[in-house]
Amino acid sequence: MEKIRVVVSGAAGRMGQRVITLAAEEPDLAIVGALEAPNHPKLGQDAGVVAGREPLGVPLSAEFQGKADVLIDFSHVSGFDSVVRTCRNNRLALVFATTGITPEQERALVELAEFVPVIRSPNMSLAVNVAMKLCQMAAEALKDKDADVEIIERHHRFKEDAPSGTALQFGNLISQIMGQIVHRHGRQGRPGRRPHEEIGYHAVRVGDNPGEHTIIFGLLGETLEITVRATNRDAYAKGALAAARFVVKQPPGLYGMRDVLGL
Ligand SMILES: NC(=O)C1=CN([C@@H]2O[C@H](COP(=O)(O)OP(=O)(O)OC[C@H]3O[C@@H](n4cnc5c(N)ncnc54)[C@H](OP(=O)(O)O)[C@@H]3O)[C@@H](O)[C@H]2O)C=CC1
Ligand SMILES: O=C(O)C1=N[C@H](C(=O)O)C[C@H](O)C1
Repeated sequence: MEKIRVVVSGAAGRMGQRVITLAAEEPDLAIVGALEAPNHPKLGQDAGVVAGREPLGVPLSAEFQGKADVLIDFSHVSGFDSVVRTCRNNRLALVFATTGITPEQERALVELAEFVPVIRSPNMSLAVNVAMKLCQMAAEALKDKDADVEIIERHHRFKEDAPSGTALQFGNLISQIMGQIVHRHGRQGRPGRRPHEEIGYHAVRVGDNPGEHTIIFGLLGETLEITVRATNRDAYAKGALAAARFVVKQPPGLYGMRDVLGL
């Protein structure tokens, strides 16, 4: 069996370490590259050891050299150009999981997808993607019923972007159906009576929370809430490995986790 050759970007980070650890246990996957920021203090160290397991023989490096099939990126917006360049120059499929990118970077991913297959999703977890489908069902059923939509997300204190990419995707999917035109981030002072045509986002940052989203559909007299909660990061890492297996078989184009999960 030919193994799928995987490069992990953000390899020393919280997600990168879990992706490396879980991929190393899979017989059909081989880690062949581990990328980190050019100034990272652990450059040169073995990626397996950095992830807390036995050595893999793959040192952390700032640039990828060699042959590979797919790059899985859980890094940082500052590494975006380097990720795109690496995939384009080496013809690597891309699983792009980093959040907080700019609209210009979004467009760059669309352009990259003309050359290589790309999966872009702010959340690789099965439960989150099922929750997105449930929210779309709720939005369809409630679109003419005067429902207020608010999204609360909770994450660990180290998270840099807010609201989460996942919260924004929940909001976009819902507003495409219900038609809200304002995306309001928090409230303070005297914003006045809540207008119907907005979605509210509230980002909570606490301790080591690996990620939690609650989507509220508020009616007069009753409330529907859909909550999805990670208890650790492995659902994201497993989703990224499933995405890698899927994307290497696709022609160039932009795909989402729905394509991977058949939702
Ligand atoms: N789609 C999904 O399912 C999920 C997405 N995420 C997203 O993934 C990203 C990473 O999350 P997390 O692992 O918690 O973050 P971490 O900060 O723990 O890890 C990010 C890693 O990327 C490194 N890095 C920074 N700049 C570069 C660069 N230029 N090139 C390569 N690596 C770089 C960081 O190094 P340094 O420490 O030196 O900065 C760090 O080691 C975030 O955007 C997060 O929102 C997270 C979980 C799930
Ligand atoms: O930074 C995180 O941790 C996470 N980020 C993603 C996001 O911004 O949606 C996905 C997940 O919630 C964990």
